[in-house]
Amino acid sequence: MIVLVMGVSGSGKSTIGRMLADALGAEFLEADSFHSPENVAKMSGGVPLEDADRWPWLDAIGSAITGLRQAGKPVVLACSALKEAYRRRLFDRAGETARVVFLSGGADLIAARMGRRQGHYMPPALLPSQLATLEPPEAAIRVDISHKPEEILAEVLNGLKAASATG
Ligand SMILES: Nc1ncnc2c1ncn2[C@@H]1O[C@H](COP(=O)(O)OP(=O)(O)O)[C@@H](O)[C@H]1O
Ligand SMILES: O=C(O)[C@H](O)[C@@H](O)[C@H](O)[C@H](O)COP(=O)(O)O
Repeated sequence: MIVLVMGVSGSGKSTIGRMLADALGAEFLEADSFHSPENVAKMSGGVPLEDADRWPWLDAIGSAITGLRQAGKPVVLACSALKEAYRRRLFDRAGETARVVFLSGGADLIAARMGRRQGHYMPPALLPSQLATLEPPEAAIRVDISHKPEEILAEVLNGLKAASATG
């Protein structure tokens, strides 16, 4: 099983993704840690990434997923995966479709959370470009991020159960 926890910067991917991986006994992959130093420098400097910056990053994550799947491990990936083409690129190599969890919320709430977050390179000033780039996924477990993390986790677990029941 592969679960993608996606959404713009500051939407809660790392927080919810870790909790979900623990709950499912799955390996947790944090897409942020696959960025090149150049990508991190760009974003830290307030410049949004372009497609050309993202393809090698997505491919590195895709390879990590393939390795874990070949070892038979369930995987939870926390990744912005803003566009449909990025989501396809991530999972093509693994040859499996991922269940998608979409963390959805308003710009003001996300900006406030980014503003409070400590020790992260991503400046809140990049939120508008993240939101402009976002293509909301069609088939996804969509959760409202204004709820508490524990409530979101319960909602996601229910959504995954329902999705497995219907195939
Ligand atoms: N449901 C939530 N309620 C309150 N704060 C949250 C919630 N989810 C995440 N946060 C906080 O918001 C900030 C952004 O969350 P984070 O998981 O780092 O997002 P992302 O990985 O999508 O950038 C963090 O400081 C985190 O502790
Ligand atoms: O594709 C992108 O523009 C980036 O990957 C971006 O979406 C991602 O969100 C950053 O790496 C910041 O990390 P956080 O999402 O953890 O803030």
